[in-house]
Amino acid sequence: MDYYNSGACNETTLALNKSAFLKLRIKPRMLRDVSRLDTTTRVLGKSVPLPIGVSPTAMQRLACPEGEIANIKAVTSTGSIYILSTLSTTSIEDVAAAAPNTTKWFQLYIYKDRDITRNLVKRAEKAGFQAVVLTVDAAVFGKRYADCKNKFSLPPHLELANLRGIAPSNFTGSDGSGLQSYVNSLFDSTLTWEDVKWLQGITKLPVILKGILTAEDALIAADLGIPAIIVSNHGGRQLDTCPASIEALPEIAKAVGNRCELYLDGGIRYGTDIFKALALGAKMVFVGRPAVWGLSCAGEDGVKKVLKILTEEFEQAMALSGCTSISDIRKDMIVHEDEYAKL
Ligand SMILES: Cc1cc2nc3c(=O)[nH]c(=O)nc-3n(C[C@H](O)[C@H](O)[C@H](O)COP(=O)(O)O)c2cc1C
Ligand SMILES: CCCCCCC(=O)C(=O)O
Repeated sequence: MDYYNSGACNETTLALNKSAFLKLRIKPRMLRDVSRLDTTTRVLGKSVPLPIGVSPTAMQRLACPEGEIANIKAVTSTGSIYILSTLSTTSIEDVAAAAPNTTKWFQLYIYKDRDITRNLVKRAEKAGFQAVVLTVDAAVFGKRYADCKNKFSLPPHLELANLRGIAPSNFTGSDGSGLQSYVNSLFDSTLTWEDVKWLQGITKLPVILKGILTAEDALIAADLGIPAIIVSNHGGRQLDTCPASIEALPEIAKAVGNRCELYLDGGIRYGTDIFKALALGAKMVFVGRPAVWGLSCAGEDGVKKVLKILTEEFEQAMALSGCTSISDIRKDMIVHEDEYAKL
């Protein structure tokens, strides 16, 4: 529970991810016949019926026995997108077999040993994953005090299933967070934009970057031909006091225009949050913890319920603001509360 819940250090950004949405107002339009709503979005050239996907979260079998399989099956029922973590407790192949027709992306952490990394990417390709999501905000592990205090360990009945036979596939925390020791000893902290090029060179899949928070980095990504960026601060688990994802989105959208697709995760808890993210330039949002809470409460049905609540709230936000399609949701419908204070 602490592992899922916590953020880095003082958890300022963790809280900000949610509170920043509350500072934004939606300016609704009336009398627009909202009897039919279309929530379809377009992502990497494909039509996706709902702009709400599931972010990669590690070790989902800590939440319920079916873990990643329960989570992806819930996403299958909505037709949306599921992102599988490198550090999953179900293997790439087993997840793919459980949801062959679901749009699946593979989230990548780059190991110092590039053969391990190459192996993961090739297996994701072979199993039918349609994109590689490279997490770029994890050069080193964020300080999560709860995990240090709990000496966070993976229980012996679980393993990091993708690493079986190719790298250490479990960890114990004899001296602080076992996950922190695992990551800091095996993941590559020397990564630069050259490694993004290297990754593009070893896969035919589109490479998406997750964890960009500035216009400057988004422009470098666009120059490298990156087709999409997930604006994210890792759910407030890495650099504390960095901006909320929704605060970073407008400058990135302004800088890249149509050169990269933008998605957002971090703090999405209400349908109105989704509306605001789309208005400010995202084509999709993803949820991390809400799906994990659903898993913990009721497995696949729990995640389905979470996605249903978010979908209904989002549709209600569309209808009550006079929007019948995603393209109706526009930036000029959002006003920061400070603008009202000036009046
Ligand atoms: C328990 C947990 C595990 C996570 N594991 C990963 C991971 O393996 N890879 C990754 O890129 N991000 C990981 N993240 C970050 C999420 O992908 C996502 O950015 C974040 O959860 C979004 O914020 P939200 O939880 O407020 O929706 C994790 C987040 C949580 C809460
Ligand atoms: C941030 C470095 C990797 C952490 C591994 C799992 C994860 O992303 C998370 O717990 O958050």
